[in-house]
Amino acid sequence: MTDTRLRADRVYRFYRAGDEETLAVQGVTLELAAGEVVALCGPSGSGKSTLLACLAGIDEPSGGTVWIAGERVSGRTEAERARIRARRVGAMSQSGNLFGHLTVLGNLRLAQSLAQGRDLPDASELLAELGIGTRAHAWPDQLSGGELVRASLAVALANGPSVLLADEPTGELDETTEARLLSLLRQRAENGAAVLVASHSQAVARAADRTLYLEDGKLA
Ligand SMILES: Nc1ncnc2c1ncn2[C@@H]1O[C@H](COP(=O)(O)OP(=O)(O)OP(=O)(O)O)[C@@H](O)[C@H]1O
Repeated sequence: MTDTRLRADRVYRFYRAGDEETLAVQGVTLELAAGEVVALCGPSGSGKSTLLACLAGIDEPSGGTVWIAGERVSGRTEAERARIRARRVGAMSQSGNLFGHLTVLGNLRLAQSLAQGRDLPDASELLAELGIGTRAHAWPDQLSGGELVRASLAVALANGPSVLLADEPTGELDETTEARLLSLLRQRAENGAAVLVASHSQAVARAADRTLYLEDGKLA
């Protein structure tokens, strides 16, 4: 029996603006097991970020159901979704997921305090592993694009998530740093997480166990 960490059943997400409706995600069904690294590929605008936000419990799908580690995350209040996210989910977004009024280390510590009383990774070690140990006391707006991406990933990993969802984590990185980050994701999967990475990078697809292709909001 596989150890399912993430399950989505017929997830839809529509955006409405006036009379216009965008069908960003259309009936996505998927499952991720502990130990897997899965790449989510697809052209720009195919719905990758929207799908990740629904899977992470950041956004509420217009239809369908999402479970994280067996716990239903869709169809719940924002507060309930936030509680599940804090304990179970690491979500790294393209726009960054750091609070500007906290240092990098402060952001990691906040994520850890919200996760509460579990076996959490050492925040300083996590930053060192991502090659930004010297930026621990920097403010988010003092970071370069590549540093910000890595700091965002460190925050996503700070709660020792069961499910890690990363949106273009290597877009701003050089090849060596990208390889380092991919090996860190692999290591987290080996420790039992399920990892889903939305990316246009061939290196990410090569490093993954399998690839999901999204086109016009549907899995191919
Ligand atoms: N808040 C929003 N309101 C209205 N439409 C939106 C919103 N966010 C995204 N969309 C639309 O939904 C579709 C999917 O967008 P999404 O950002 O999920 O795609 P993506 O595959 O992540 O793109 P990229 O690779 O460029 O990041 C696009 O047509 C986009 O314009």
